[in-house]
Amino acid sequence: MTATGRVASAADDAAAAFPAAVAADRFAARQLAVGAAPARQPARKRQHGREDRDAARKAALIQAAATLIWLPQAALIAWAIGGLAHGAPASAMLAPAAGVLGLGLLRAALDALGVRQAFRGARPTLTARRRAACEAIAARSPLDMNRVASGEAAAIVGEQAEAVQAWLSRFQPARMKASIVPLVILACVVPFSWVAGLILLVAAPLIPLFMALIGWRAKAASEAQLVEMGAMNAFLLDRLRGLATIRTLGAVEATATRLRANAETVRRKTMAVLRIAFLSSAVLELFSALGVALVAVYIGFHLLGQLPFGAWGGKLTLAQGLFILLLAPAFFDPLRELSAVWHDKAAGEAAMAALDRLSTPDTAGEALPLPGARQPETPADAAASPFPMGPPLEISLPAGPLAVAAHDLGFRYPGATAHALPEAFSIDIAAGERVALLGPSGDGKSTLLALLAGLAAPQHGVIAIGGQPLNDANVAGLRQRMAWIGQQPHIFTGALEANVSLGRPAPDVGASARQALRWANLADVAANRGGAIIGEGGVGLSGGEALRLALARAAFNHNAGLVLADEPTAHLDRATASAVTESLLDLAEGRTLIVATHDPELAARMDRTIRLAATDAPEERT
Ligand SMILES: Nc1ncnc2c1ncn2[C@@H]1O[C@H](COP(=O)(O)OP(=O)(O)OP(=O)(O)O)[C@@H](O)[C@H]1O
Repeated sequence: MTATGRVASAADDAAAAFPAAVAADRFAARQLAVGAAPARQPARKRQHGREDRDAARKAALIQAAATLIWLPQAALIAWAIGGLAHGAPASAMLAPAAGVLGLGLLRAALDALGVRQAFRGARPTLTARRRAACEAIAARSPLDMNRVASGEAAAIVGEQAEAVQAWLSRFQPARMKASIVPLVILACVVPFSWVAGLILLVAAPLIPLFMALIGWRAKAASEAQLVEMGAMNAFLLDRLRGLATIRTLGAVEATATRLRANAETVRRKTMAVLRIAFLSSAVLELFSALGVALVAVYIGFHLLGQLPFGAWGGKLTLAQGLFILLLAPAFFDPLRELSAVWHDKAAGEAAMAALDRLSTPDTAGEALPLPGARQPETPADAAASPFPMGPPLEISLPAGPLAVAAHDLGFRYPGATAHALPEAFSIDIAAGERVALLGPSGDGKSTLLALLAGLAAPQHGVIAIGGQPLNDANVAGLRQRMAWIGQQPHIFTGALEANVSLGRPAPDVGASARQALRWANLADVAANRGGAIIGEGGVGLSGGEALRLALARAAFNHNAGLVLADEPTAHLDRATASAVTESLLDLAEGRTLIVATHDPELAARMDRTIRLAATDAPEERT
């Protein structure tokens, strides 16, 4: 892909990330407009964090209380059966049965309440993490080659992040239950029998010990699985996009082999995670079964008089023995539950780490930030901030064509040794002027257009659009006054009209989109399709039609005072190129037009040409 193509598709990627990018832009604008907001943020952040933790603790306590209701239930059952054994009538069972039933209902209600609160408490945390990750992705320039692959980002933010919800909503309550319930049960058992208490006490710590040992491996295995899964998604999405190239160049078999190898690695890593999950369950079941069996054996033989010790010098009654027997499995239940969610913890922590990786700003200086985009500091900041949708910062620019001035520009892509633009490059374009940028391939024409569109910031020099400096504060507002026509416009899956409006506001979106389609001579194509959906990547449109669609997108924005076009006639036959040239000139009426081109016929129709060459000074002609 040529550099121009990369810029074009990168710009279109920015459009794909439209909601997140707009959100980030708007947030940045609001932050700047409301000067006091950043100062208020830390206090709000702390409060949110405290509220989240309090809500989670409350939910966990409610669930622990629900579990403890089993104690009076067990006491009632043991007391009733003990009474029966001592000859009490069956009618004496009614009161304890009603008690057990009533307590059971209360327990179910408390449990449901606790689970609901835990879920509700975890959701905002996950949402904040997701938002921080999306904002960090949207804060990278679409020209940034080091941006995370789209497939990987989609897999992490869309799918893997859900593991965080399961971890936060289930692990904390399980941990709380595991730390409260066994102790309370032990405190109830020991006054009756120190031997039963001792058996429980010895069996219990073995479980967390083994869980911790297994947990280390589980986290590493989950992380490895998520990384592999993200890489496979990224590979798959990339190759699906380039399916035509792969097919036509006969690379199907090689791609399928690589995909098979990737899938095999994912399978192995998934099996490793499952093996650890099964192993941890087996260890736990073994120890809890042993613990319950030992208590049962002791109580049984004690009641038979074979083991007459362990009840503080006396002998347990049937009711006391039954009570201890009923409590023994309940003693291990919270530990078993903790083990069941142990895997959630490993998967949740791995997903959280993946989200953090996406939202951590690039400290190695290899990132190319998108000017004006909000740079999220931490996910907690994202949680504390108001939802960043709102009106964009209004920019006071007169309607009509916009002048463009750039002075002493210098720009180097991250990691590149050479500058992408001629040294200390300057241009002055009057409002309403039509200018062609000429120069050999790789001289920086697309890069210059991208800098003027505010898709990246020059390392030195200044740009002014309509007399306003292009900076973080007003880049979002200025972009709304520009129209961009990429060389390889990205066509989204959807109707032609939706592809023209791209969700942008207009008084009557449908009518404006249809008008733009008519203007771009696409009305017949739209009529022939009958509102049908255009396939992914523009399948169903010819190259010329795709370009006319890009022109329609530009024409949709009536506010645009500056049109930036990147090689609009490249790869077109002469007749189509002439038609596109005429449309472009029509679009430029009452606007400023800057077009990067290798087409001499298009350049000849401009008022002036500017040559980008490292050695020559910009050359002009009228
Ligand atoms: N996103 C990018 N990341 C890193 N380097 C880039 C990127 N885009 C372009 N370049 C490099 O910057 C230089 C200028 O590229 P640019 O696309 O601006 O040239 P161009 O004059 O538009 O070329 P063409 O006429 O072929 O479209 C080239 O050396 C190119 O390899």
